[in-house]
Amino acid sequence: MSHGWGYGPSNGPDKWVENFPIADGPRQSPVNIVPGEAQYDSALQALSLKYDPSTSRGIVNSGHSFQVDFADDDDSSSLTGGPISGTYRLRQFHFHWGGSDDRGSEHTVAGTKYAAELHLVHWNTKYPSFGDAASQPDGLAVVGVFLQVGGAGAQLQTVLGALDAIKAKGQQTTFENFDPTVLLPGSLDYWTYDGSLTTPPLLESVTWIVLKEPISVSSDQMSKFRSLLFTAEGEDASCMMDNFRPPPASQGSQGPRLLP
Ligand SMILES: NS(=O)(=O)c1ccc2oc(NC(=O)c3ccccc3)nc2c1
Ligand SMILES: [Zn+2]
Repeated sequence: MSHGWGYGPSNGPDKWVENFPIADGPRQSPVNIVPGEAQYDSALQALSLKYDPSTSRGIVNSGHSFQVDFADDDDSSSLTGGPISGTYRLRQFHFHWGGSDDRGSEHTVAGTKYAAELHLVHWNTKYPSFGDAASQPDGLAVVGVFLQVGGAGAQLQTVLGALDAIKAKGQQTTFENFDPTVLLPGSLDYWTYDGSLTTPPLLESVTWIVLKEPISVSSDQMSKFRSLLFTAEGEDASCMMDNFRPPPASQGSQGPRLLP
C-alpha cells in the first residue's frame, strides 16, 4: 500500500517535502495574516460570487476532508471581481478543522487560529479544465472563510446533516440544490495574496482570497466534523480531525503582501 500523505506523525505536513519538494517553495500556503502589515490597494475590486444551486452534485469523504462537488461545464457558479481578472468557475468546497475548538484553520490572523476554515475552490476559465489550470500561476482562486465557535451556523447544518452518509473514506452521496452563498458571512471584505494548494501537490497556482469576517459554528457542530473518519470501512478507524497545514513558523522578510 503506498504510504500516502496525510496529517499523522509519519505522513503529515512536516513530511510532505519528501515527495513534494515544492513544499519549501516561494509561495506556499497557508500564511499568518498580519492585518497591520497588509497593504491597502485601492485598485482592488469588490468580490463577485454568483452561485447557482442547480450545479451542486454530490458530497464525498476524500480521506483528507469532505467536499461538495459542483458541475463546472458552464459559468453558472463562478467568481469574478476581487483581485482576479476573468471568470473562475466553482469546482468544489471543503473544510479543514481541529481536534478541539482552539485550532483547525490553516490561515491565521495575527497568530489567532479559528476552529475551522472553509475553502471554495475555483479555476480560471482561460484554461480548458481544472487540471490544466491547477498547474498555472493564475490557474486557481480559493475563497477562504473562517469558522468561529459561537452560536450554531444554521446553514452549516444542511452540510453537516449529510455527513452520516459519508463517514468513511471513499463514501459519497448526492447533494443537490445547495447554494454555497448561504455559507458566506455578511461582509465580503478580504485579504488576498498569491499562494498555493495547502495539501499535496501543493501547486503554486492559487490566488488566495481570505474573507475577514468569520461565520459562526457551534461546538456541537464541530463535534460533527470530527465524527468523520480518515479511514475506509474495514480499516482501523481514525477520526478525521487536525486536517490542517499550519502556516510556516517564521515568515520570510519577503512574506507575501496582503492587499485588503
Ligand atoms: N486546501 S486547498 O488549497 O483549497 C486545495 C488543496 C488541494 C486541492 O486539490 C484540488 N483538486 C480538485 O479540486 C480537483 C478538481 C477536479 C478534478 C480533480 C481535482 N482542489 C484542492 C484544493
Ligand atoms: Zn483546503
